[in-house]
Amino acid sequence: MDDEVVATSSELPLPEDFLHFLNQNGLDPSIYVASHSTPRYIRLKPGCEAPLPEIEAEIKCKLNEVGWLPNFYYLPPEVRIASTKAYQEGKIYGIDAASGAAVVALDISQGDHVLDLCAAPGAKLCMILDLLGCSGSVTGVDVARHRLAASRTMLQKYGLGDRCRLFVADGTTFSLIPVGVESNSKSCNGEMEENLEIYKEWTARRPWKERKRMAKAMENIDSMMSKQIQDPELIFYGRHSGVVGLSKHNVFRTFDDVEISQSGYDKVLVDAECTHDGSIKHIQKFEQWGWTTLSRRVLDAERTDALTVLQLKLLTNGFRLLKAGGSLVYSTCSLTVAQNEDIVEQFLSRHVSAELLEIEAAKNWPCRQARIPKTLRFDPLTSSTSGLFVAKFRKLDI
Ligand SMILES: C[S@@+](CC[C@H](N)C(=O)[O-])C[C@H]1O[C@@H](n2cnc3c(N)ncnc32)[C@H](O)[C@@H]1O
Repeated sequence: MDDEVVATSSELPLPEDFLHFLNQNGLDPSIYVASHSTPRYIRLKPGCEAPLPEIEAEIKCKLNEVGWLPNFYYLPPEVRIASTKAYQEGKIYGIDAASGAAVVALDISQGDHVLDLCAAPGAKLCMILDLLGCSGSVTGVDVARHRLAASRTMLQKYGLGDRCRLFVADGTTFSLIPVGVESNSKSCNGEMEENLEIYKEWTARRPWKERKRMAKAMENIDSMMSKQIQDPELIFYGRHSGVVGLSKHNVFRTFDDVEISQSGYDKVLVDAECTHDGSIKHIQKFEQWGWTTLSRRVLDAERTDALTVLQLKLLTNGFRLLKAGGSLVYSTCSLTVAQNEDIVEQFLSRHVSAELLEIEAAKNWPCRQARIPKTLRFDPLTSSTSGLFVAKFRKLDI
């Protein structure tokens, strides 16, 4: 029966087939009890500490510092921040603490060139950019145009777009490395006339034709999601993202694997598409959307199999784009072994140059070791965060 629901101890009625999914994956449905107690988290943009009392007065409650994560605060889940001045002025943004931890695990250093391979809607992208400050660059990639367009809006709102470029592209085949990085590479595409097209500064106002195309794309979200995107499309670039002043030919040139290992990204985040079962807030949305949608979108066996193939491909391609010595963080908000430990094991068995790394910053985090040593799990019941799996790899120079 489609919408047959069973009340769990969480009082969130869960459908039979979701309970079966949880059971099959060894997951305890009581994590959904935490839905009432998991706090809301915000990150205060560095340098914006001043308005704390102002925000507290507006929301009529105290912002509690997250002791293990700099610049993070928590507040009761029912408190809304969207109407606060600090939110509207782009001084705070909502991001779960476990998501923040995945970004901290990247161990961003000044000047790093970072690739965020599944970037939308962009909370982690924003955090990476505000950790980098006035150095390095970030390349955000996502296959869903409408979601990446929302990230672009977010970057502009938070004034974080200066060093960022955004590509609508398939992360399993994306092949562009940071621009402005020295390379001996010859262009793979010798069309001289392309050299005449030089990127000028980005303007928010796009040509009429492009806006019309975007509107049409919004209408066809589902078909856009399933459509295979062949060529990356640059939908935003900041003034210091390395793009301004370059020709299209140079921005879109591709490199072989030897060149990538010299001039690829310093850090890569693969926050892969998943079943989102660790995100209580996401599962709660199906109460309104209808549990049949959950069955279709999350529990369908063909879809979950396809997801694990996608996850391995995203991880493999993200790792390929890393320079030797660079590091990659793989994360999902699923708690299933199939989408996490199994992916890590399959990946390691195929890549001798990949080394699993201890996440140094995690010593004080409220998470636990996952089934594979050095990999971590945030569990909604014990971490008071959304559920998240995190693994970190280094690319060895061999
Ligand atoms: C878990 S969400 C990422 C959340 C994001 N990192 C953040 O912090 O806001 C996964 C994203 O992967 C994207 N995605 C799915 N398939 C993809 C693919 N083949 N290439 C790139 N992105 C993909 C989805 O559109 C979705 O936005």
